[in-house]
Amino acid sequence: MFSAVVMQDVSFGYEAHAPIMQVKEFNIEKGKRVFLHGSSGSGKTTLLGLIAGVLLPQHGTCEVLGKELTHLSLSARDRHRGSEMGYIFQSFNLIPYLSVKENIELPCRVHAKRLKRIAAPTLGDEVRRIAERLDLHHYLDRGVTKLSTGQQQRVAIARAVIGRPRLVIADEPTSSLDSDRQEAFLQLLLEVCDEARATLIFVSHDRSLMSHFDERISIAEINQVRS
Ligand SMILES: Nc1ncnc2c1ncn2[C@@H]1O[C@H](COP(=O)(O)OP(=O)(O)OP(=O)(O)O)[C@@H](O)[C@H]1O
Repeated sequence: MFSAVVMQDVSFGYEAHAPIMQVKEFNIEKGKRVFLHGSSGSGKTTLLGLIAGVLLPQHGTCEVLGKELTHLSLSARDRHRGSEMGYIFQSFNLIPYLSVKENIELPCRVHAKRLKRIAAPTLGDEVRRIAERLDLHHYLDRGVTKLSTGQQQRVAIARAVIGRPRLVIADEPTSSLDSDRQEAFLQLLLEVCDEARATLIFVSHDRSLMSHFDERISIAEINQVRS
């Protein structure tokens, strides 16, 4: 299998009669780093939702990491996403009442496949290994709400890459950072995705980050519906 994502003849609307996205064909090769950009409201988050299987197209097919999402039940799609994908949100979506360590290890506690793929002998060792890599090892027992924004972003990276997901999706994770911090965040994310050998889809408005990616795709190139 050489493609991480294969979309064909996809049509999607939040209301079925009014499609906001129509994609004839869209492929992402395995292992690629893809930068996805487009104006506000052009459908970037919607496309990520279709790839993650949170949204289902009304027509067409969407194969992600070898599974045709339209053939899977809701729970099978949830399992596929949790086992094979790491997601970094703009607002991080960390669990506020859990510690740094508990947030990072969460995907491995919920999904056996992620736990099986850790590099260290135990989950505790793996959390420490990743935390050291991301300079979070001094805060492991701290509540995530007591961290700075930059530290919270690094927790979000750690949680997304633990247990080597095959696809990492990042939806505007750098939009609240100044440009030096954006670069540092991106470098770190690229390095840990490389280590995990994950395909990366990175959404941003900021075209200055484009040069770090193998492919740069404007949503207008693939979505036939004009916003
Ligand atoms: N839950 C929803 N229900 C109805 N319409 C929605 C919903 N979410 C998004 N839309 C609409 O779908 C279109 C695409 O939205 P989407 O969030 O995918 O764009 P985007 O490119 O990610 O935008 P931004 O850069 O502002 O985050 C917009 O017209 C938006 O208003």
